[in-house]
Amino acid sequence: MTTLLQVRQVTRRFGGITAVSDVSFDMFQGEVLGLMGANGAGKTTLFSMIAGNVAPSSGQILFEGKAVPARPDQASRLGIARTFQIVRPFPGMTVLENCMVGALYGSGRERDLNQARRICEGILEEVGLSAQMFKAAATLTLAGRKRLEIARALSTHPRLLLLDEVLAGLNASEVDEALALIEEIRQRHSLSIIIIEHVMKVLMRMSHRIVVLHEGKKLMEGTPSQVGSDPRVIKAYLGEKNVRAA
Ligand SMILES: Nc1ncnc2c1ncn2[C@@H]1O[C@H](COP(=O)(O)OP(=O)(O)OP(=O)(O)O)[C@@H](O)[C@H]1O
Repeated sequence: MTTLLQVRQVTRRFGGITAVSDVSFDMFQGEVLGLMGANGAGKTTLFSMIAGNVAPSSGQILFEGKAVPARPDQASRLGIARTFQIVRPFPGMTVLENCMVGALYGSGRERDLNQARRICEGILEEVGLSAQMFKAAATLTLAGRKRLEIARALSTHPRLLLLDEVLAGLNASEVDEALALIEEIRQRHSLSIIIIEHVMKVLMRMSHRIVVLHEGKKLMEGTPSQVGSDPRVIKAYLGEKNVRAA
């Protein structure tokens, strides 16, 4: 197995708050890695550091052996793309134009508008948005906006895709469709994926391995079944109520 990402003793402080504390793990090429943890556990901050949006206060993140720069455009050129928990497309621009922004500024760095357009037409077809291509992004439903967010990330030609709660707020059939879509794009684009998802059952279903964060620290990592049966995880995260509900 080839190591794709190495997170080495990474800490991030915001003033007096330590959002992520001394977290280390490796990720392998082709893996789907779940990030699990209660609200405020540090998941999004860790994502932001891997995607170059936020610099670690200490520690190191290596992607294919290279330090990830604390600049999202440069991280994108290395081949890392993320989606955001709160989806904010440019509302006045069309769905196609929103996607083209990614193609023009991502790792592929398409300089040519027509080429960017062709790439995005293909990607929007893949994510099931070709019928809405010329509509304003503001007209999309939440499920549509989440698909556009995935399309925008894909248009940068990533090798590592960070998905931040792309399933939150979707109904059961939309979740199933989105899961099928994620698996399809993973295979077609040879992606490795890190996913944050609050619905445990879904995270368990999707992930090859799960890293559990608790109050900024790594509590454990393991296969979904190892994580799901670990007493520390049950105590810290699942709680009695959730265990019964799962
Ligand atoms: N920019 C910031 N400035 C100050 N504090 C921050 C900032 N970003 C995150 N924090 C704090 O760091 C901690 C971890 O937050 P983070 O958003 O990474 O957690 P999370 O696990 O993603 O939570 P959620 O599931 O609610 O999204 C929280 O206490 C949060 O308030």
